[in-house]
Amino acid sequence: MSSVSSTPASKITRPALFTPKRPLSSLSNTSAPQTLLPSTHKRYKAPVTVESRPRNYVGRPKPTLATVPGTPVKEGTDGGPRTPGTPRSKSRQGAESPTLMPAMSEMDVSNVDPEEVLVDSQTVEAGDISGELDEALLKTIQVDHGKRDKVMVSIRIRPTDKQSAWKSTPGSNSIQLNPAHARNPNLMSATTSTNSATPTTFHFDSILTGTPNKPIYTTVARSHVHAAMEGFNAVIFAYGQTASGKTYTLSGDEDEPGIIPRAMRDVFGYIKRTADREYLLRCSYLEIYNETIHDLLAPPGSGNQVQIQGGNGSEIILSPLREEVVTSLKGVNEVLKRGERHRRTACTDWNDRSSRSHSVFRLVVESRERGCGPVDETELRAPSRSGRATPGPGATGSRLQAREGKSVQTSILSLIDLAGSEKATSDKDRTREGKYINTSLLTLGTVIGTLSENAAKNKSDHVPYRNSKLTRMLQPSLAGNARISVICTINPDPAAVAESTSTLSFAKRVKGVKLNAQKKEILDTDALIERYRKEIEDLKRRLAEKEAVSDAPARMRRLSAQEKQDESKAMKELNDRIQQLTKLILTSNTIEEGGSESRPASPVKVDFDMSPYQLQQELLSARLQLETQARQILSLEAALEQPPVDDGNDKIIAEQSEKIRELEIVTRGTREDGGDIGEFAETLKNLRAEVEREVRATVEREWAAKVEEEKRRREEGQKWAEEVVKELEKEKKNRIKLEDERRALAAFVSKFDSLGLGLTLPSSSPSRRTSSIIPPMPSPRGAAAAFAERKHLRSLRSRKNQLQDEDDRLIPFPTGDSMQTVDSNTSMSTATTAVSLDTEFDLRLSLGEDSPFKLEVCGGKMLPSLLEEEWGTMLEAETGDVSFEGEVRVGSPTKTIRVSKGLPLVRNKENLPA
Ligand SMILES: Nc1ncnc2c1ncn2[C@@H]1O[C@H](COP(=O)(O)OP(=O)(O)OP(=O)(O)O)[C@@H](O)[C@H]1O
Repeated sequence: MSSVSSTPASKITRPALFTPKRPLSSLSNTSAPQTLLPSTHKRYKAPVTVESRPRNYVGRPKPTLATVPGTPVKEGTDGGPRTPGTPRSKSRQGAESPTLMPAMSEMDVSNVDPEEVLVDSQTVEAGDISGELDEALLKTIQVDHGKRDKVMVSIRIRPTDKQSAWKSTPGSNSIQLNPAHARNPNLMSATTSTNSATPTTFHFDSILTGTPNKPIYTTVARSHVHAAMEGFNAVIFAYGQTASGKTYTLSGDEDEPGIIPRAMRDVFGYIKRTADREYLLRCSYLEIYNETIHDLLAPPGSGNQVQIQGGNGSEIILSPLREEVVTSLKGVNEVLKRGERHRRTACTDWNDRSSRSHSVFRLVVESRERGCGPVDETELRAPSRSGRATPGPGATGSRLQAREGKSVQTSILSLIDLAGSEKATSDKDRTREGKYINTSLLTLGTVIGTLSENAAKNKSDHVPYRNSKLTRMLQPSLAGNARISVICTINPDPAAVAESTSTLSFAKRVKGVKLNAQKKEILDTDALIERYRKEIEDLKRRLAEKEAVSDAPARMRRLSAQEKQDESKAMKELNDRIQQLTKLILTSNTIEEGGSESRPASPVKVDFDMSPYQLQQELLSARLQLETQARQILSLEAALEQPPVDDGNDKIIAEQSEKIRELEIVTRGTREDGGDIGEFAETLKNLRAEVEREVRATVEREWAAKVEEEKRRREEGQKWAEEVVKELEKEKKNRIKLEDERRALAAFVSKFDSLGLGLTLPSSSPSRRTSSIIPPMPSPRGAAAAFAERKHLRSLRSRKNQLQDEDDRLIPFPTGDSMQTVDSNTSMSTATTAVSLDTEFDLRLSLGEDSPFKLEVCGGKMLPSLLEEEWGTMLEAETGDVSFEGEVRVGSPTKTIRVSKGLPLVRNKENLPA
């Protein structure tokens, strides 16, 4: 038996080889044996497009667009029907139709207040959800595959009017190759079976057959759509050989809507049932054609190429990508139709309308608890022509804001219709496209294989995501942060066994990929500040406790040096954390008047799926938040009653904050010049981290220097104390030694005298005393006598010096003869300042027989009262001029005399000691 590829292209009569025939509804039972049906394929074959449709209509007539099978095109709506209910306001005109929309870039669209386009249980209308809920069927689905940590893999076998090469055992979820076909040598090379003699068997989460799409949606997609509504990223994609039914499964037709329209209906059903939340829904539609990403919603004439930018792997940025806010199912359908009209399809040898690209429909779901902020309910329910407003492209950039401490959940639901793998066709262009398709599918297979092997063997081998646009775009999801459901479609025709087996092998590998999807929640500034404030309070309390404990001396004595060090380290860490949080709260203090400079107020995650325009909007709202935050901080500080810490670190922090601010300005400059927003956010993050490191390092350096200085001082003090002790010891020893010597000498002298060996007394005669020729002769007790004499001489000299001192002090004499007469009028003023006219004074003189002084009164009279008493009538004092004559001998060493004029006193040189 020959396979399709073995037939020369020229000889192909081009029947739609694997196209099933309608009606196929009888095949809806997944466990029912396959029934062959008459061919009805022409019913849903679309008009054939001969080549890939060019997108640029500018300057030439608009081509007749092929419609996706089953896509309803209403009369008079050619070129894009207006979504019913779309308001005709100027700002939303662009939503009406791509052909009516003015050529404008994404940056031109004005922003729409997200609060006005929220969807909740009250805004969803019956028409949005009718026909989707089949509760009876839902009850039969027990397993929620969307919550597993593995990819959910299902197989859909397309109906065929020929004999099926595959059979599935009811309830076993396994698929087996008919043994007759297993012997096909073409198959043997492709099969993954270890035993080629037996039919290949594969096990998956579900094996689905038949035409109806409803059970397919319920089984393979519903749980994932719900996961997206709950805040998890979710990806559903169809993989399989060309014409195996991927587009039919995802898009379906008018009679049998596929997963995408059903998912959108289910989204509104979910919102209707979830009364406590409100939602902001945005959708985008793109395709990857020949390794280039095109925005299917971009207005004609504007550039529609999308780049994958920045991102660190866990997040990617698709830019510029148009996102449109939708508030009703009609709005979504309008967007879908518009996107599908722009998809590239073409007739191939196997499929009249083959997808020539991978298409990705994304729904960004943002939600928060209801009751946040003053939403005007009456406005939301105000009847328009459709009952609601469906803003168009003007809504690009709208983001739901977290409010009143409540978080916003953000998730993305991606519904992907991959192009089918195919062999070379008879058409050159199709072959070229096929090469791109096959290469990217091959890369997807390699990536899946590596991920699966890494998970199985606990390895972390390099995953070549960047080898194709498809895998690069799917990187965050494939890396684990999404719930993934894969529908592998196979053609049961015996001629396609090799391709089907290859598809099943891929499906088997996908099952090995591990997932760990996380909810993404964004907190508002209030909640963050409140969280920081609580943490600061808690830290301060812990710090106070530690300080109280460390102050207890008894305890400290018991702690080892290491424990003390640990304790102070822990305290320092607490302090650092407080500083860090305080700094985070105080960030908005640096916002300048008018808010011209802004920076992230809090570590709110940046969404890397945002376009530059959206980021600009984000920055704008962040700026407003920061201003609010600045006011909140003031009241927060007052509430904390915390005086600002002034330990020098504040200065460093202020300097570093200033530095950040400057760098932000510089970075913004770069951004406005066309720089990369991702890099901008990354740079800011790095700078912040760098500054924190720097502050920490500076503080540590300062403390280390202080500790070193203290250590050095202590060491010096200790050395000094040791030296003093040593000196004292030495002094003490010396004293003891001297004392011993003195005692020994005294004993010796005493002994010497007692033996009669003392020296003879020296002669008092000057000649003998000064003689150095005659040595002193020893005599009994001579030594003691010699000591006594020397002692006497010392006392005499000392007395002489004393007298000399008194002499100099009391009465300085003029030089002159031994007996000098002094004119009292002059001498008194010059001889002594102690005596003056009419002045009483005490004259203390030690004038004995041997006194070196004598008192001579000349030319005057002493007052009789005094003189009589002391010296009798020896002198007669006259009042008036004082003039004494004659010699007065003073009988008492101390006399008090009263003079009227002067008292000359002269030195008696004769009595002065030698
Ligand atoms: N389960 C099904 N029941 C009825 N018709 C089906 C089913 N699956 C596919 N078809 C029909 O088979 C034809 C090819 O299907 P479809 O275009 O979905 O294949 P495909 O895998 O998307 O192909 P390609 O990769 O070339 O785009 C279509 O006419 C479609 O209506």
